[in-house]
Amino acid sequence: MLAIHSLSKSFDKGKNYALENVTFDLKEGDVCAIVGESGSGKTTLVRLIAGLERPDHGSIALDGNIIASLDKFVQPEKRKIGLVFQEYALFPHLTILENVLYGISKLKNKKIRAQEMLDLVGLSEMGKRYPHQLSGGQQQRVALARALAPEPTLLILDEPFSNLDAMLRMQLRNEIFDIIKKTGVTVLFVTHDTQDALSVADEILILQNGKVVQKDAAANLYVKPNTLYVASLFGNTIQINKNLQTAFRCPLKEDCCHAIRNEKIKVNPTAVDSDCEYITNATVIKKIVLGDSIQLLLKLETGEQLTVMTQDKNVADTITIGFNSKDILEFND
Ligand SMILES: Nc1ncnc2c1ncn2[C@@H]1O[C@H](COP(=O)(O)OP(=O)(O)OP(=O)(O)O)[C@@H](O)[C@H]1O
Repeated sequence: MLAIHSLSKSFDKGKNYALENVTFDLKEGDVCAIVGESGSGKTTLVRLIAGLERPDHGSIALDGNIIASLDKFVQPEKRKIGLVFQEYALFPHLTILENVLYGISKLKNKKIRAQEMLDLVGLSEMGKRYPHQLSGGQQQRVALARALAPEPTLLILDEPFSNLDAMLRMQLRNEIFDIIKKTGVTVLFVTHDTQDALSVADEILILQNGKVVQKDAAANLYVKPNTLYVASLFGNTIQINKNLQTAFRCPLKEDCCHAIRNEKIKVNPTAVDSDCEYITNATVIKKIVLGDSIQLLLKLETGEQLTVMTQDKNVADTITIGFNSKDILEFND
């Protein structure tokens, strides 16, 4: 339903590309998260799809119709794309109901539709209030109601929860995606928070320096990341360089890059953990208590430093650490 082909965008006449040769498809009803570090091109990609920027190369098609290419450009308001941004972007001088009505002024049953949307987002009684009389979470639900009112083909959410504190963020994320899934609309969801992406998305598209490095089901990205960058986005990961291979006595293939997730490194593995094939000694340099667990900064005999987690509050100053070969991640980069 969304087909992006060879999409590129430069803001400095081709010296640097904010987005380069991006190709991917979305099926109807998919919820796809776009993840990547700051500056990787997430916002540029959704602005191109929404029609807020023009591509330098490539094309975007929605429901089989080209909406942007070198010789075609459909205006944003004609694209049937709903947008929800980080800043709620509600009109402060309009009531909540008027805000939702704004995008559907030409619709016959607009008042009924707007009220339905407020019911859907759980704000039935708030129609007469003004945005400043609502909490941040409620304002974001109004923004969602307004975006859904014209029945968009595609809904784009760009960092919609960034302005909210951690507790509210998780609650609102779950509420908003419960609402979205009821409507069956196809969603592109930009986030830098991999927990958000893993919690709600069917698929995740990873951008790095404007390029797609992986698009995969959420579960696969953790288990089978394509690159060290992807692995690191989904949890602390250590590259097993030559020094670490020496320390752990685990020679690995020369032409590949290898890594291990910090959480897979066991502290003082016992006979029960005999699955730890590679073991080395380490000196504890620093202990940081993080609630129930303790983060240890370690120095190995080869001079390498790394951090591991343990539940053992009485860990000695010299310890053993180890990991299993099945937990080694291997990449070609
Ligand atoms: N209007 C613009 N003019 C010039 N450069 C821009 C413009 N918009 C984006 N860029 C550049 O394009 C690159 C990608 O930016 P973009 O905002 O798409 O990244 P992002 O992944 O959304 O980052 P963030 O997570 O920080 O929002 C960056 O190098 C940015 O500086």
